[in-house]
Amino acid sequence: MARDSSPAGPVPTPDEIRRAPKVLLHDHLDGGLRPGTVVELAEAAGYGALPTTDAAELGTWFRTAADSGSLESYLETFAHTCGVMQTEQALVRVAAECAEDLADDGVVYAEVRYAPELFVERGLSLEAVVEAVQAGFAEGERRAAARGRTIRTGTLLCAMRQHARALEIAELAVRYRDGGVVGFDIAGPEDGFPPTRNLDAFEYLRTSNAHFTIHAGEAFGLASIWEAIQHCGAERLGHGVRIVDDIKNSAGGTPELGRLAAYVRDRRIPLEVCPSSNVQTGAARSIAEHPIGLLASMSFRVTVNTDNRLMSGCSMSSEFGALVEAFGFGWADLQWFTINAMKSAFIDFDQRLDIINTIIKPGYARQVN
Ligand SMILES: O=c1[nH]cnc2c1ncn2[C@H]1C[C@H](O)[C@@H](CO)O1
Ligand SMILES: [Zn+2]
Repeated sequence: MARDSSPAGPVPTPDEIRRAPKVLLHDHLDGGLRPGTVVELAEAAGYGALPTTDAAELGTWFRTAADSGSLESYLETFAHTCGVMQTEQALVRVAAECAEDLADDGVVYAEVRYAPELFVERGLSLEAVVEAVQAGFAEGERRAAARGRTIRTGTLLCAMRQHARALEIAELAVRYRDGGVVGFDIAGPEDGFPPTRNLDAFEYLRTSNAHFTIHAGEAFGLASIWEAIQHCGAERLGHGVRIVDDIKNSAGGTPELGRLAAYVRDRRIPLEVCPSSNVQTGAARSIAEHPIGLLASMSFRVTVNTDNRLMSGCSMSSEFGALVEAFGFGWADLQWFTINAMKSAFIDFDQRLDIINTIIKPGYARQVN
């Protein structure tokens, strides 16, 4: 049962894609700084470890260093962004600019994630970190609105898999769930750190009726996805692209779903797919060979995301653009990805529906019909 994704009508242009309403569920706050902001914050904080203090060169450095073929070396680049995000002022600025940049790119709803435990090196409490980030997003939403761009943001708190603070961070997420935190995630190295190491956190979240996603199926395969869903109870999968390992003939012929792949598809478990990031970490060979084409054609609940805009030099619009070019996706596909994402967001159902009906559908109506 394949989804018909043959492009009906004109090919979306980069400009039209930028203007279309988009929804982003997987974007890291510490992976999306403007290069110039990294330079300025480093100077203000006396952070002397940047490879260069020229903003353009630094942007190139991040992209090149992240283009490493492995998740572990890709993650090393975050030492510099986290290094300059250790004060309330810096966190407010980074979050405000994040909201502004996403709004300028036509993103109307975004869930942005970060790990509070990475910003306490200079004495901030976890609570102070969360409050500074929320204040920054509120400020960024206001500035965007003043320029006529409406964006709504929510945050996800990550715990780092290699640390042992998941329960503490899950409790923090629940404490701030009425203050803009909409969910929880675990991030960091996947190989050697299975999601079940954090079962206590996930049990706590489930008994608290709280939402969470799990990075799984990026740098490790089916076992990681299976644990995330069947042991931990993840509602969505961060990346999840290795689910193709459970699809026979995925490279050609008639694809056949294994039991786990069928479960993920049939339960409509959202995949937070991040094409450019996957190419950089080696999870996919190229955009053209990325499993998103197969997964979309088989009606998995695919969403398109940026992961780390600084490290990939990308935006929601450029990810959509690259997919249009590689797979021939048309407007109906872009609307489908966007509605998939909005349906999968961690805010209330009535609010999701409202954004779909009042912003997304009207925003695509001209092109799709
Ligand atoms: O794609 C990713 N996989 C696993 N961890 C990631 C990825 N992108 C960023 N991170 C890590 C590095 C950040 O410091 C952390 C929290 O945002 O999450
Ligand atoms: Zn990620």
